[in-house]
Amino acid sequence: MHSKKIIPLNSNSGEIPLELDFFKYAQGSHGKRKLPDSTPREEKRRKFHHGERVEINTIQIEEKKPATVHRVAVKGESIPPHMESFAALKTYSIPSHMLSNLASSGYTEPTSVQSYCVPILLENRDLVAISPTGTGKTLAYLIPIFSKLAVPASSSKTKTDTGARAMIIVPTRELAHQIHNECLKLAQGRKWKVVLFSKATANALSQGGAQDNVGGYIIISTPLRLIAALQGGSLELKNVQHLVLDEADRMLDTEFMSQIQEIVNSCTNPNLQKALFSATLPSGAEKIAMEMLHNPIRVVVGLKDTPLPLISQSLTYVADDPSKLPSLLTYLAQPYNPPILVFTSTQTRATSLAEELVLNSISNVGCLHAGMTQKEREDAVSRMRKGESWIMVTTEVMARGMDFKGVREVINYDFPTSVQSYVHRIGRTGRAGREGKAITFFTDDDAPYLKMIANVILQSGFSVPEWITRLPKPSKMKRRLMGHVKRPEAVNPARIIGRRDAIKKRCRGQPRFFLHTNTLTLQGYGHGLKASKKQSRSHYPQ
Ligand SMILES: Nc1ncnc2c1ncn2[C@@H]1O[C@H](COP(=O)(O)OP(=O)(O)OP(=O)(O)O)[C@@H](O)[C@H]1O
Repeated sequence: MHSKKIIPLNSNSGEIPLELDFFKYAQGSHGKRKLPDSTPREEKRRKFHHGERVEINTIQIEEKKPATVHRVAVKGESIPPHMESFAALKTYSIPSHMLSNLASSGYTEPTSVQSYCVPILLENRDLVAISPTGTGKTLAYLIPIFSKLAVPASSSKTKTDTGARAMIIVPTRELAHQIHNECLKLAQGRKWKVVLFSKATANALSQGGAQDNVGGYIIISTPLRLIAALQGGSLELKNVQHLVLDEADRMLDTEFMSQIQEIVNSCTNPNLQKALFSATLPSGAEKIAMEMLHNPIRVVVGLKDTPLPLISQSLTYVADDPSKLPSLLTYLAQPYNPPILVFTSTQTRATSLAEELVLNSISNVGCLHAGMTQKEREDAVSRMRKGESWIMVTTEVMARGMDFKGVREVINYDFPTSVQSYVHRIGRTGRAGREGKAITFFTDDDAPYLKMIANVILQSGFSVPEWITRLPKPSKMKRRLMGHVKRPEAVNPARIIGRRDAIKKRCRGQPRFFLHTNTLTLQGYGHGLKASKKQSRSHYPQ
C-alpha cells in the first residue's frame, strides 16, 4: 500500500549517508534535516548543561537559555549547597579516576538534577528527586554510589564489606540493563563488582555461592528477581548502604509495593541511605515515599509531572480504533524522522500493528513487549540502539527510563493509561537537551480522558483545540478507568476477516497462497505465525 525506499546504512564504515542524516540528531545537532553545522550542536550542549536554577524561596536564578528553563525547588532541613561543576566533586574526595571516567563518557558539566542531588547524596541524606525525563537522573544517583563505595570489591577484605553494598531497583529488565551499562562506564579502569541481577545470578546464589563470592557491591535488579533470591534465602542485604528506587512512583504502585516493602525491610544496615527518583510522583506515591525516608530532602526540577517544552506535543483525532491504522500509514507515507517509537496498549496489539506496518511495506519495523523472550527483547533493544529499527512498536514496557538518544518522535497509537504514562512515554524523545515530537491519537472512546492529557500539554506551553479545554473535568472514577478502553486485539479488523476467510477457504481445498499472505508475521514478535525467511529478510534488513 505505502512503499518506501530503503536506503541501507553503511554499518561497516560507521558513516551514515547524507540522505539518512537524520541520525546526526543523535550526535547532538539540530533536529531538522540540514547539513551538519557545529554551532547548533554546541548550543544544544550549552542548553543542556546550563539550565536555569532556582532554589526554593526563589533564592537564585541563573538563566541561560529559555528553551531549557529548569526551575529547581529544594525542600528539607540543612540542605547542602549544590555543585556548579563536576570539579566541585573534588571537595568530597572523589577518586580521580571517577572524574576522568565522567569526562571520557562525555559528561563535562552536571545537569540540574545532578547539581543538586549529588551533593545531597554525598552528605548521606535521604532524598526524593523529581526531574523531567531525559535530564540525567541515572548519573545523579550513580556518581554518589561509586564515590561512597570508593573501594572496589577486589581490594576489600573486611567482613562487613561482604555482599551487596548498593542496590538500584527498577521496573524492567531493559532499564536494569541500561543502568548496568552506565555503571560500567563509571567503573572503567577499576575492578568494581556491578551485578545485573538475572535468573543466572539468582541460580548461582541458590546453588550455595557464598555471599562474599557472588554478592556484588552494586546490584541492579527488578523487584521480582530480587525477591525470588531473598525468599530463597540466597541473598542477604544487611550490608546495603545505598538503596535507590528509580521510577519511584512505579515502584510504589500496587503491583510492586509489597515487594519493595520486603526489600526495604531486608536492608537492615543502620546507615542505610534511601533515594527515590522519578520524572513523575503523584501526591499519593510521594506521601508513601516520604514515610519511607529519614529526614529527607525533596528536589523538584522543572514543573512536577510536566514534560520539558523541548518535546512538541499534539493530539490527533482518529474517530475510532479501525481508523488509527490508516492514519498512521498516511503519516508514515510522508517524510518522517526515524527512529519513531509507537506505543500500543497491549502486547497483542503491538504485534498486530508491527505486522500491519510490515505488510504495508514500512521499512525496518521493530517490536518489543514483555510477552517476547528475553533474547528477543535484547535483540530488539540492540537493533534500536544500532539504528536498525526505524519504527519501534512497543507497549508500556518501554515507557520508563529507556534512553535511546536519537528518538525523534513518539506516537501514542493507543491513548495512555494515565498522565504519568503519557509523561514517561513521550519522554523517550527530547532527551539530553534535544528536541522531540509527540503525537497522541484519540478516538471517541478516549474523549472522557482527553482533558487530563490536554492539561499536561497546556502546562508544557503548547496549545490544544479550544473545545478540549471546555470539556468537563473527569470524575475520580473516570480517571481510574483512563486507558482501559476495550480495544480489539488486532489493529486491523479486515485482517481478522481475511484470516477467517482464508481458513474457511483452505478447509474447502482452496489454494494455499491466500492463507500465506494472511499469516505473514515477523519472526521474533512473540505471537502469531512465522514469516517465510525470504519475506522476513526482505522486510527487515540486518
Ligand atoms: N552531565 C551530563 N552531560 C551530558 N549528558 C548527560 C549528562 N547526564 C546525563 N546525560 C545523558 O542524558 C541522557 C538521559 O539521562 P538519563 O537516562 O539518566 O535520564 P533520566 O532523567 O533518568 O530519564 P528518565 O526519566 O526517562 O529515566 C542520557 O543519554 C545520558 O547519557
